[in-house]
Amino acid sequence: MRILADENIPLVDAFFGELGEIRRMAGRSINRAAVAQADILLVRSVTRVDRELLEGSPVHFVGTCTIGTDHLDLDYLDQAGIAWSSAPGCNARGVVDYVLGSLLALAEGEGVSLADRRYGVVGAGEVGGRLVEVLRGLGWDVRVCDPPRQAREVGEFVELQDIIAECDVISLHTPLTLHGEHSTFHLFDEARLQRLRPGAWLINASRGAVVDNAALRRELASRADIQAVLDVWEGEPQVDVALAELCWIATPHVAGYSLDGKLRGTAQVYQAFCAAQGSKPTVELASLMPDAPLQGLWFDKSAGTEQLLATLCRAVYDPRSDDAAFRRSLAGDEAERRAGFDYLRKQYPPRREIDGLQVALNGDNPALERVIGALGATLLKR
Ligand SMILES: NC(=O)c1ccc[n+]([C@@H]2O[C@H](COP(=O)([O-])OP(=O)(O)OC[C@H]3O[C@@H](n4cnc5c(N)ncnc54)[C@H](O)[C@@H]3O)[C@@H](O)[C@H]2O)c1
Ligand SMILES: O=C(O)[C@H](O)[C@H](O)COP(=O)(O)O
Repeated sequence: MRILADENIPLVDAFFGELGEIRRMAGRSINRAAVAQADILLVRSVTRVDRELLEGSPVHFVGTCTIGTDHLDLDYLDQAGIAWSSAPGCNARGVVDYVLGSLLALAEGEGVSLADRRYGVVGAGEVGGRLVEVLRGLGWDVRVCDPPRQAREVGEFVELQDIIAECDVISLHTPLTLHGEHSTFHLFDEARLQRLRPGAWLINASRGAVVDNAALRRELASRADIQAVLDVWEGEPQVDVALAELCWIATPHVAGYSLDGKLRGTAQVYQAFCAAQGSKPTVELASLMPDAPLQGLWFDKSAGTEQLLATLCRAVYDPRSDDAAFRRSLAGDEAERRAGFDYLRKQYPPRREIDGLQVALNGDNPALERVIGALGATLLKR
């Protein structure tokens, strides 16, 4: 079998090596000539996979080692009888860690307490659902808007207009969809952006076009009280530089770039491929994960909860370093900026996930234990 893979997918050899010959390419360069020589296509989010790319090729399985599927024309794949898989939830924890790090940075900069803010999570699937769990675990006030779930489940959902009217922090975690009753293209358009509460923070780590970028730029330029955190951009790898400069945190689509998340992504696609073939998986992710435990941390029981929260989150990840690198990359011309966007993602340093931390407390303190539990870290008893 001939396997064509985006060069930024880790562990392709380990999982797919026994199945055939592997050819790697930059995801943005994958073209008709390349897929004409492939049976299996493994991509990330930067490769548009549709009829134009695949028609007439021998490709019979497409795997995207990502959560998002908006770069795949799923109708075409289904209609053409091409099996496909994504990697649901693989890097959801990385995005949660990104949001936590961004909140900490905003709170520090604005001099506010995170516990005093009201949170609105828009889209409560793999990412948003985990985020809601963590934020509520911390004891914070969280509202959830997810009309598709609301239509099929009993639960405490609120309307988008209420999120906008009532929440101080809004975090977006919907897929990018262009059609249908719940389409999310420009879900946050000019009218909705103009209704953000005084002092509101808007975080988008879903897909760029869920927010009207030009409208957000205008809003940020005209209102000093609102703040934005953007990991995703309309038209990536092209970025609206003026918008990026107005953001509190701006990053090149790396929110979900935890090492664990990337490795899980490849493993999930491998398992889906085996299932599609009717074969038994022979490679296990556990045998390929780094076996060193994440660092252990020790706290005195008199520590403050916000201090503990910040120290634990930042021990693993602080998005301000990605923000700084991204801002430096924006200094060049258009071609340099596009190259910089891809370079920062390609060279991304290994980053683990907060729930892998082990934390020891010197004595009992239920409030601190609650923070450790909410983050999913392991509390080591003395
Ligand atoms: N920045 C990153 O690195 C990164 C990493 C992972 C995922 N993502 C993106 O994050 C988003 C969420 O991923 P996920 O795995 O949680 O997806 P998911 O499909 O598990 O969940 C999405 C949720 O959004 C809800 N939804 C759909 N339309 C909605 C609407 N109009 N309003 C409110 N809710 C709506 C769905 O019902 C679902 O519950 C996707 O766009 C994905 O591509 C980004
Ligand atoms: O959809 C996802 O899983 C994320 O957006 C993921 O981080 C995208 O990574 P990329 O494919 O752009 O490398």
